[in-house]
Amino acid sequence: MNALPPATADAAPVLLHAQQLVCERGERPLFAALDLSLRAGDCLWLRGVNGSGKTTLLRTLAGLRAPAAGRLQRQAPLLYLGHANALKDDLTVAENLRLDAALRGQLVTVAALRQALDALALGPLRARPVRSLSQGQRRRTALARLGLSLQTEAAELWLLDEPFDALDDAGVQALCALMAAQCARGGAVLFTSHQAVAGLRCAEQMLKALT
Ligand SMILES: Nc1ncnc2c1ncn2[C@@H]1O[C@H](COP(=O)(O)OP(=O)(O)OP(=O)(O)O)[C@@H](O)[C@H]1O
Repeated sequence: MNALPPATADAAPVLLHAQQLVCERGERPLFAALDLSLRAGDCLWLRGVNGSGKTTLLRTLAGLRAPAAGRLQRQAPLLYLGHANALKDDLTVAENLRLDAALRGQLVTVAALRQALDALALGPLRARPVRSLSQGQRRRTALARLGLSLQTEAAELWLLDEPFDALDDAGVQALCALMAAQCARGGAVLFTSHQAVAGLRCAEQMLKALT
C-alpha cells in the first residue's frame, strides 16, 4: 500500500510520491486524498485559481509544512524556489550563488559558476550587490541556482512556485531551456504558473527536446 510505484524497463524511477495527502489551512481542507507521482524526466505544470492551494501543496511537498494526513516519499535531492527569491541583499550575484551552493554542500568551480550565470545572461551583473538589482534581475539570480543544480552529480527534484514571475521574454525562454535540460538529465520539475504563455512555451520546449 505504501510502496513506491516500481521502476520498470518502460517506466522511469519515481522521484516523488505522495499518497492520500491531506492539507488544511486553518480549519479549511484545501485538498484531501491527493495522490501524485513525479518520475525522472517529468515536468508538471500546476494551475489553479488564486487561493486554491498551489503554494501550500508545493511547500508541503518540499517538507516545509506537515500534511494533515498522508504519506510523502522523496527519492532525489530537492531544490525549492518559493515566491520570494531568498537572496542576501548585501551580497553580490555571484556571492549569493556561491553561498547557496555551499549551504547545499555543492562545490562550485569558476567554470560552473560562469555557466550558470551565462544561462540567465547574468555575467555583466555578477559583481553587483543584489540590493541594486531590478525585480527581474533578482528573479534571474534566484533562478541561476537551477543552472548550478544541473551540474550536480545526482539529478534533483525541482519545486518551483511561480518561477516565471517578473521575467521578460528572454528570461522565460532561458528558464524553459533550463527546465528542459533538467528533465533530459533525469530530474523532474513541478512548477506553478498563472502565465499561460510561459507555461505553453515551456511545453513546446519539452516537446522539442524529445524530438
Ligand atoms: N497563514 C495562513 N493562515 C490561514 N490561511 C492561509 C494562510 N496562508 C494561506 N492561507 C489560505 O490558504 C489558501 C491557499 O493559499 P495558497 O497560497 O496555497 O494558494 P495559491 O493557489 O498558491 O494562491 P495564489 O494563486 O494566489 O498564489 C488560501 O485560501 C489562503 O487564503
